[in-house]
Amino acid sequence: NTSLHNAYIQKCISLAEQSPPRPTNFRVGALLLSRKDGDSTGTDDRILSTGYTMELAGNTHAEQCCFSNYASVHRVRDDEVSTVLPVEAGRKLIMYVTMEPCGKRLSGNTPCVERITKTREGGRAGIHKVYFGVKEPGTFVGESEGCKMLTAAGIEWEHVPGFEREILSVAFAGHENSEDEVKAALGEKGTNVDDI
Ligand SMILES: Nc1nc(=O)c(N)c(NC[C@H](O)[C@H](O)[C@H](O)COP(=O)(O)O)[nH]1
Ligand SMILES: [Zn+2]
Repeated sequence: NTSLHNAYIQKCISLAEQSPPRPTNFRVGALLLSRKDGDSTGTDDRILSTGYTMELAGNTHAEQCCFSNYASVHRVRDDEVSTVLPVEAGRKLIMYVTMEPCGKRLSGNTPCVERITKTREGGRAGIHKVYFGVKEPGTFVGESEGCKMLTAAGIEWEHVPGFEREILSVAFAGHENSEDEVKAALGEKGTNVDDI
């Protein structure tokens, strides 16, 4: 089912390409879906929401917009999104993101890992697993903590290989000498699976 994950990562890349280029963040795309247990082809997948960096007003992240879009469709505040996410026996909530969710933000805004773990509030199953195409480069916060924090919260994660260069080129598009930053990030420890 790698082609299944590849297809969703590619969808997230096209979401990320809609993000306005800025030197102060990365252009990222995110997608939230509900998947039937054991469904390895995605035939019963239900797309719940999508988001991309700065889709919504302010300094917003892709995952943040994904949750916020879902919350507004269900007419609740962002911090109440866990109360309207579907809880269905035999199905799991899955998130796809081009980049590892942030564990820390220079702006001090709530990191996306925290938003993801909060979906488990009130004893709800919440997000079960996060698939991402590349580890967060060290540009802003150095060694990324996102994966470690997901693991600590009992949320599974998996790196979908093969799209690193494409994802990083989109992510860095608003940066000075983005070419060099992409090359540096590709060579950075942690971009390949066993380092994550
Ligand atoms: N997963 C992820 N999705 C995004 O949509 C996005 N922009 C980042 N970016 C991570 C990076 O660490 C932060 O963008 C910087 O730390 C600056 O922090 P702010 O974004 O200004 O809060 N990461
Ligand atoms: Zn984030």
